[in-house]
Amino acid sequence: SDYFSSVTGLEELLHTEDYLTKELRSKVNGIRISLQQLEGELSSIEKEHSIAATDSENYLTNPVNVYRLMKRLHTDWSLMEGRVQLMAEDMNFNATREYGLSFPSQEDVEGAALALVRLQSTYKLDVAQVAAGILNGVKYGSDMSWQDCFELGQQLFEMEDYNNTKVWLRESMERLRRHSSSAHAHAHSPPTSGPDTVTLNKMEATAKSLFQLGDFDTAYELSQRVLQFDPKRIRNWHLGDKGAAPPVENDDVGLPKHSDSYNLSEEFAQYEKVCRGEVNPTPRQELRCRYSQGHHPYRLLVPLKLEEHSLDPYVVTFHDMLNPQKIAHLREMAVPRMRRSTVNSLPGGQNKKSSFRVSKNAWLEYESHPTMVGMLQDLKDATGLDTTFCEQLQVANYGVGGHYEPHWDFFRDPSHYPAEEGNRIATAIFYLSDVEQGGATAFPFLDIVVKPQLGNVLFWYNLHRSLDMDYRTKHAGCPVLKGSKWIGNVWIHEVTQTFARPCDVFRDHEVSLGYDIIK
Ligand SMILES: O=C(O)CCC(=O)C(=O)O
Ligand SMILES: [Fe+2]
Repeated sequence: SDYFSSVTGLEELLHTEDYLTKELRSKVNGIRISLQQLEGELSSIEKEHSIAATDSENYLTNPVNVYRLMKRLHTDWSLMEGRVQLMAEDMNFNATREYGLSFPSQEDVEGAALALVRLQSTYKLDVAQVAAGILNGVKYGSDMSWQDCFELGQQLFEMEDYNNTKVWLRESMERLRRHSSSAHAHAHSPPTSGPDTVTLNKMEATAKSLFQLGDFDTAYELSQRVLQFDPKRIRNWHLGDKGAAPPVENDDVGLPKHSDSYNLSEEFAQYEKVCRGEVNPTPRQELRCRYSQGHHPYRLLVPLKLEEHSLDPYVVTFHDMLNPQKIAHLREMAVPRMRRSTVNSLPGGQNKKSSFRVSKNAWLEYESHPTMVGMLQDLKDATGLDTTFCEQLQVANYGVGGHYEPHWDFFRDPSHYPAEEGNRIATAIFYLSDVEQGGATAFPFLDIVVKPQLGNVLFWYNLHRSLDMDYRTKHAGCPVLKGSKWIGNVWIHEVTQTFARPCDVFRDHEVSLGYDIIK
């Protein structure tokens, strides 16, 4: 399970289908050969009969013909029967009975559907384009069939996401309409198989439900398609379904909402905007890209490449901090330990899986490999912070549609961190991959969007100098649109930073208090 949350694991599913395809292919090939033989014999018997039909008396006075007729009926036909039965047995194919193969669960299918819809809404993608395998103008995959779109629509319906249900069902019906009219246009092409009865029933049932929910347009569109392929059904509709099962009583009529209130908030809309890169273009005069010697004399020789995103709160990128070989090795170490990511639930509760955070992660001990020790050392040199109290390195991978909705990295409840270490004063994200499209780290309140770039480190302080929480640092991992995103999270705790980051004369936390509400 949990195949949808990251790329690791999806390969297994590809392998499953690869295996099944090969199995079925070899069966189909075997049967094609048997069929061709049968075909040959059958047509020679047919030929015999057409000769006999012209003059049966003449035919039957030929002793050879008589002998062959007898032999055929006595022996050949029962052999033929055996061969047909054998073919049916050969064809016996049960996909799910194959041992040791991985299959996605219902949760996986729902997760994948949710991912598509999330991408579509975050990046304002056109459904028709997505269905055509085009993401932001780049054609990546093959087209979805009308059936694919219909299935997805149904899936969304079951998930009670009615807004998206509508969009996908309509796309599906549009595709079905085009599909059937283009088949008509080509007179030589074989008649298209329209929806089968089961599918027509599903379409009819879905139309009825949508009608009850008040989505008349989509209901109408579906009904039109049903009638196109089975005009007789209109009779039942006119009869008012007297013979059919009584309508299901439903107390909560009206379109229920799938999204909770946060996803409808102004703040969330702002977050999605930042993910799309629609940030305020006013140049910030005080920000620089520059070489920095950090806090270690070695960096006089090999200066850090520093890019400032914001000075207050302090958010910066250090470029080229980790080389591709080390990154590859780090990822290799993490893969066998990857588990679905969780989020902190209410105090006392267990950590939960959530659609709020869709990724997989692994925790690695810094001491277990020199690369990780080096990462901490580099961070220390770059920021001057003491790295005595860090959590283990968290390596995370987001698959397509994977994301982490806006959150703070500090804990609001002191019971969530050890008192002797203090809260998470700073976060450093090592980008362990590039991402083709999407997947940026976004700070919706700061209008900052950082595109993952292999080897870079994004660093910021979560706490004010006064050690109060800085609510302006709310941030998120935007949904990955194309590619696979790998990061390594370092969380540095506050207690040993007294000299590295001393407090000011005045408490400096007031600037951020206004950000602790959801608008
Ligand atoms: O994926 C990202 O860019 C952000 C990740 C993050 O905020 C976290 O893991 O706490
Ligand atoms: Fe975070």
